[in-house]
Amino acid sequence: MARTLITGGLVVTASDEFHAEVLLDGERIAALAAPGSQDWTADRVIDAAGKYVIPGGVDAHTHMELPFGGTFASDTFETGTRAAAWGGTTTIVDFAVQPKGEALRVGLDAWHAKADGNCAIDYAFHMIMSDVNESTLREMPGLVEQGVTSFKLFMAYPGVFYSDDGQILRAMQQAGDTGGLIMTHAENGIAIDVLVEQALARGDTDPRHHGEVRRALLEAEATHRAIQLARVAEAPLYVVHVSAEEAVAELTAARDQGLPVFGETCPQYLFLSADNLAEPGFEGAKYVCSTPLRPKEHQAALWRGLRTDDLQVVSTDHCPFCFTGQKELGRGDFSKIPNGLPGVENRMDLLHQAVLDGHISRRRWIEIACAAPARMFGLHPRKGTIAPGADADVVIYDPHAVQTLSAETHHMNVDYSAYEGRTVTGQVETVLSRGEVVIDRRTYVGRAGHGRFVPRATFQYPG
Ligand SMILES: NC(=O)NCCC(=O)O
Ligand SMILES: [Zn+2]
Ligand SMILES: [Zn+2]
Repeated sequence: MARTLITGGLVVTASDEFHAEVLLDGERIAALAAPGSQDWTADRVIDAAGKYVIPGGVDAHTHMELPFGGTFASDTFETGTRAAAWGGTTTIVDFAVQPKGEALRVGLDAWHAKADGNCAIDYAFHMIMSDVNESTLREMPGLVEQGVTSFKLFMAYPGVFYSDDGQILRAMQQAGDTGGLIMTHAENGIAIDVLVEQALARGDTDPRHHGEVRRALLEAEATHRAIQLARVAEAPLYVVHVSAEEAVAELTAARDQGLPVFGETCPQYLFLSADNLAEPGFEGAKYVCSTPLRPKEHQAALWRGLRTDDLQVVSTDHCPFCFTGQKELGRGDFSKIPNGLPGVENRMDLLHQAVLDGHISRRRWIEIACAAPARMFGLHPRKGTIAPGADADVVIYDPHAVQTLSAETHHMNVDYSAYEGRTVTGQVETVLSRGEVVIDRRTYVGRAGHGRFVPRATFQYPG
């Protein structure tokens, strides 16, 4: 087994920062030691002087090849995991989709088939339940045993992925009994569909109306409802892609009562806003996702939530659709624009910029992007930290490199960047996944098929 020694860098984890040499033995981190204190030999030495040595990112929310609105998210597992590696992410948790009317197993098998042999980095799955019934409820414990330990339920998208309150409650009860974690897309989809219809009837068809009809109050209401249902079921709850200040307030109030309620936000809600949805012509379609981008004023509450631990995780909700041919499906009717933004490659860099901008500390960067998602989703202690015994998923990060984000240079399979022209300081230099170099000083040297399915443990967040 090859041994790799990383010297000269500043190791940054969620809990500590210290200069150390890091010894990797095969697929695992073997040891850390004070610089110069050991006589370690290795097959390869990586000089990280002046750089950070950080855990590989854990992106707990991606949608490779998601079917949506008559098309498919444009990144495959091959292109999407390669782009993730470029951005310093070494594990993704993607959402397998239950086809409506079929078994969960059918969806999970399909997702395994898409990912198997194609991934550059490790991957795991959540399960989207589009049809909660006696039979799918019975399947849940079997999935948990196979390492698919979280289930997403949609309070939005009636007729597609939507579950009603009774279905959500039953899934929460079942999850609570088996150690599964329920994740909710919290928006009142029934009310939103009424507002969509009214907007279109008025002739309000542009992308910006997508943001206007998906009212912040309807995100807050659904968040509140999901929390109460979880209380009744005595189950923990994780709310995905939180964007509204009022929804953060619901989570904060619940957590202040000591409830096991958790929340995630995404870079697009921290760095973009409803102003992007209102860009001239049809440009706003590039920014259509749900929950929607909010007016800028909401961002302060999201940053505060990340600092106070009322929000625990930043994931990307990476769900790319090309502008040409895909987002264009909604010209003249915003409700037909496929929902989702690209971002799996940009998350670690944008959050590093947030460190420089004073929103979060360096350790908090690693906590929300690596450690917390690993703990929340049963990947800890293998993923999300730099410690003996952990997987050798390590990023050498140059905190001084300046880069301009652009579709010209990114590696995601999508024809635009949501952050086009934005300059950030900090860039991934070298990436190792289970001890294998995947990015070598900004050259891709990985391979499709290196990445393995990681069965996850049940929910184990310490609170
Ligand atoms: N978020 C989004 O707009 N698309 C992906 C599906 C989802 O997460 O709801
Ligand atoms: Zn969602
Ligand atoms: Zn999503």
